[in-house]
Amino acid sequence: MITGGRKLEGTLAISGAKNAALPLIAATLLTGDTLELRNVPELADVVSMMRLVQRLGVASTYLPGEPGRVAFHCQELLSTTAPYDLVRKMRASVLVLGPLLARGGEAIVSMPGGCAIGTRPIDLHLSGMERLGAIIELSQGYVTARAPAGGLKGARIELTQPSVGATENLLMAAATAKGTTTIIGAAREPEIVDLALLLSSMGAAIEGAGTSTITIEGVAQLHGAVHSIMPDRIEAGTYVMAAGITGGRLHITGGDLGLLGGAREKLEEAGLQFTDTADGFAVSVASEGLRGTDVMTRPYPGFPTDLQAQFMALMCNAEGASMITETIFENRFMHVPELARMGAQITIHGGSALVRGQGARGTTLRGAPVMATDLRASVSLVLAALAAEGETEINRIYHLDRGYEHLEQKLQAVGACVERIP
Ligand SMILES: CC(=O)N[C@H]1[C@@H](OP(=O)(O)OP(=O)(O)OC[C@H]2O[C@@H](n3ccc(=O)[nH]c3=O)[C@H](O)[C@@H]2O)O[C@H](CO)[C@@H](O)[C@@H]1O
Ligand SMILES: C=C(OP(=O)(O)O)C(=O)O
Repeated sequence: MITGGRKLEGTLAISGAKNAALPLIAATLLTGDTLELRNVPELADVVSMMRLVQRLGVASTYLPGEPGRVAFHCQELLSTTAPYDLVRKMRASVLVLGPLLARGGEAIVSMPGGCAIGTRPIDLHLSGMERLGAIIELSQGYVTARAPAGGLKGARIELTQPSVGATENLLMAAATAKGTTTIIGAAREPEIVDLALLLSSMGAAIEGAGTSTITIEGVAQLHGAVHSIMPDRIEAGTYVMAAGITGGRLHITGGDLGLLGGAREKLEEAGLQFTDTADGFAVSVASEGLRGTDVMTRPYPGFPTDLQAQFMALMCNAEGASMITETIFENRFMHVPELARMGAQITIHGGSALVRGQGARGTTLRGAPVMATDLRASVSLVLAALAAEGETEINRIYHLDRGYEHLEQKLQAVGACVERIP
């Protein structure tokens, strides 16, 4: 339940990144030594991933001293099967495929299926594993992948799309494959770099992470390491827009402005201004106010699809029109009808949404009961509600718990009137 109309002011700390934590937890299957991860965020998806790797043989213990410090130990694999009941909860479960194949020679993983934002096939993960020598069979909703006698072999793999998940799965599979693997057309997201950093500190030989060509020299085995998970750039971008839509000013700590990539430029074009600080950055709205700005989602360093819904909410309060084009997922406009319930004027034209911003005349967003449909759609409703006149009741907020650590506490601390109704 959110009562809108308050400017957000104060300091807000960014948590560890969900999209880095998930592959990093999958990577704990790769070694028999202890692996310590720090800055692990408390999120529903992290719990789901920890449950899955636990089923496969990973013991995990929260360590004292600081929150989010977890020791993982996988003495031996107890199973090579990722069952439907655990995989269906979270698509990123498919990231255990590469590690299981590398360490156990076999992976039987439930097909993750589509989700609210699109069909989300895994063909690139599978064809990449085949290039490394795996034999793949699909049967009864499961992928069975078997490494050849003698293990996976390095290969040249061309990805026809820069898939984040496929790049991560292949990095983990290739780390201990025999010989050299080259991934051409790799995804360049910062979370790929974080995974490569962890694997390198475990003994892997990886070059080019963060560029579209990654080379991996297979090593015989990986060992333990200590690694701190990178800050969540999508969470940071979301709170930047919370400051923007309420006309407030936030000091974002632990978040790195550089990680926003091309999104920073678009946010500036839309009227936000940033200043670097010793431990992060500050954001506020420039004196001219928010301006309608066109955006097209692209792989990193382009504007991230995971910030598209939030940007759309922001543009509802800008002066002038914005054309927002989604190119990564085919069905990522579920927030549009819900924002419309709050008075937003948005029309969809194929993969683009035309937002008629109302900024110059003050917000026309009004509180209403709305429904969360997926993680980022949900948070776009939170942003709209923070700026709207009156009360907004957002239902099905379990989606938010997948990716926003302590959302209501963080917002309350900077002046929002938000309450979780049990
Ligand atoms: C846990 C995690 O990190 N999730 C992120 C990851 O998802 P995820 O790794 O699933 O996204 P991908 O980069 O793989 O998907 C990008 C595009 O490639 C297509 N595709 C992907 C794989 C494949 O085998 N075949 C294929 O056609 C997808 O349908 C989509 O259209 O990157 C997305 C794109 O930045 C983000 O929105 C997600 O938040
Ligand atoms: C789409 C997202 O996540 P996932 O890939 O885990 O579904 C997201 O974080 O916005």
